Amino acid sequence: MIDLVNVTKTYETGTHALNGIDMHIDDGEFVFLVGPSGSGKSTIIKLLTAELKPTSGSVLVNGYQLESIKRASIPYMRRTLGVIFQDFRLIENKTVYENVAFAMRVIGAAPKEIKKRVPYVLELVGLENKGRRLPNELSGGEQQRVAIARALINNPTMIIADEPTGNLDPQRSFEIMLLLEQINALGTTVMVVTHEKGLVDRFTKRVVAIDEGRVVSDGMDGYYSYEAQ
Ligand SMILES: Nc1ncnc2c1ncn2[C@@H]1O[C@H](COP(=O)(O)OP(=O)(O)OP(=O)(O)O)[C@@H](O)[C@H]1O
Repeated sequence: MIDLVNVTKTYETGTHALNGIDMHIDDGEFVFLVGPSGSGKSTIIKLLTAELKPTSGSVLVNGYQLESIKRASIPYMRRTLGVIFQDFRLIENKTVYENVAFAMRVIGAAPKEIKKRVPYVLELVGLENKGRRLPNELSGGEQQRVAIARALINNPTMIIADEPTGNLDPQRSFEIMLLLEQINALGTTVMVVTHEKGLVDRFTKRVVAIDEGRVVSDGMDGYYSYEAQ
């Protein structure tokens, strides 16, 4: 569960990136976060992952109060999140299987557990036959599926996808969104940050629109209410 209450963020340059954001996301929701360039979307993600602290206000993520979190607790908080980026961020000299398994190894999972869980998650994202490939032997859509598998491998409460389809053609983008929808149906909360109006409009989901560091609309009626601002 995410709860932002009256959150502001002013960078050292004096830029007021967030100007009083209130946003509540319950466990199990699927939410699109939209807004023009510079509206504050990346800043919100960086607050949710504890890369940045808010200037004021309260940021609660999966039970962790981030404006006052101790450094030692940050890795535990981050394990509750799976983050996916536009540029995939895969390890180029590791196979698909190893890219996903690695994320379990770094948190000290037992080899037996890894052997069981990696094939399950690769199957979930439709890559059960691609485990031995290297990332550069895959299509862009397949590479993004590896990144989704890696984000899911430690069973996070929530997936945050930052422009996950920015590098993909419309059909692949749609398939990635369907996959995120399927993952949401299995119980994981999903937040997708995107510019792609066409894609948002193909799904009937909650859309939180921000502009100039404020929430300007929040509801199920898609991108239109955001455009109308
Ligand atoms: N590290 C930083 N230092 C100073 N100002 C910053 C920094 N990062 C972002 N900003 C400013 O804060 C505001 C919000 O930026 P942010 O990156 O959150 O927007 P965004 O909605 O993610 O944009 P985009 O869609 O282009 O990625 C902008 O005015 C930006 O220039």
